[in-house]
Amino acid sequence: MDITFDHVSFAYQAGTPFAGDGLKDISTTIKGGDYTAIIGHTGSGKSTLLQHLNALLKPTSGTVTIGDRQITPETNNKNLKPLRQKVGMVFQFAENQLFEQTVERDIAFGPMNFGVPEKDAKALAAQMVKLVGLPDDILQQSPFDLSGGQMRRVAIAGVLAMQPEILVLDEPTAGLDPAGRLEMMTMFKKLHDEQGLTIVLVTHQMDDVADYADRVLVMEHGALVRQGTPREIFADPDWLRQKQLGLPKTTAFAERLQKLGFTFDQMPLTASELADDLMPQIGGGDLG
Ligand SMILES: Nc1ncnc2c1ncn2[C@@H]1O[C@H](COP(=O)(O)OP(=O)(O)OP(=O)(O)O)[C@@H](O)[C@H]1O
Repeated sequence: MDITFDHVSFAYQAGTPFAGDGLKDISTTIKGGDYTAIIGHTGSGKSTLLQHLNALLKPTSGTVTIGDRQITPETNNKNLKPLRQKVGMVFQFAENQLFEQTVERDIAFGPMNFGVPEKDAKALAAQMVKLVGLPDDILQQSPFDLSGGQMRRVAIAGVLAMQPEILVLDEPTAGLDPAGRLEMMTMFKKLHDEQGLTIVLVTHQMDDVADYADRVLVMEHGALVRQGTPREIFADPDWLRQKQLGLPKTTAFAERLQKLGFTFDQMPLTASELADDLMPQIGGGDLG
């Protein structure tokens, strides 16, 4: 399922003296099956864009087409449930939304609310717990007795239990330690590769963009200022610096090596690409 933005603008508090631009004339397509990263400085409009992906916000002008459903300023709020089921949202600090007495009940809550019988919803909960890498015996525990990282996985399992086609992640690793971040990012990669989930990730971590994304959207002041592959986006470090955005660590390191006389046909994004580029220049062989 694709999501297409056609000249979408959005103003907070439209029609009042306090109106402020959230989005300005956005046109792009997020392709079904892709792993798309959205980057941009604080306040650039990333969260506002995400909320258009399942019609939590509707454009002030323009059209968002989600699968076969068109969302325009005139769209009324009825019948949006099927769409909300297809586009699962994991908000920042998703664990704050846990509320049930057991993990099982928390995960089963969404599907039951959509009419899935209790027995099936509990079976789904057991399946989703596995999918997010938690042990079965966690199902009967209180979510509030778990670690922060486990709680976040439970919240993600709750979103996955709705069996969405698209998983939208707003800084899903915020507040986790490096090991927890890597585990979580590996889990999303697996969901993308093995379950075929379309992923839309908002992040400030350029290493994650380089490691996982197929495509990158760069936001600034509510506008989409560039879109392309990670290689295209990270090929222009000066431009990124102007936008107050960083580089993946490997690319930043390669940029420093360039100043020492090393050459790169294209800037390496990952450690293994860097190693392949460097070996011939320092007299080493092919790493294979
Ligand atoms: N509820 C709101 N009411 C009014 N203005 C808002 C509201 N939410 C966001 N804004 C404004 O809209 C603009 C875009 O905000 P948004 O939260 O989408 O940015 P962001 O890129 O997600 O930022 P961050 O990286 O800090 O999460 C900002 O100028 C922000 O102040």
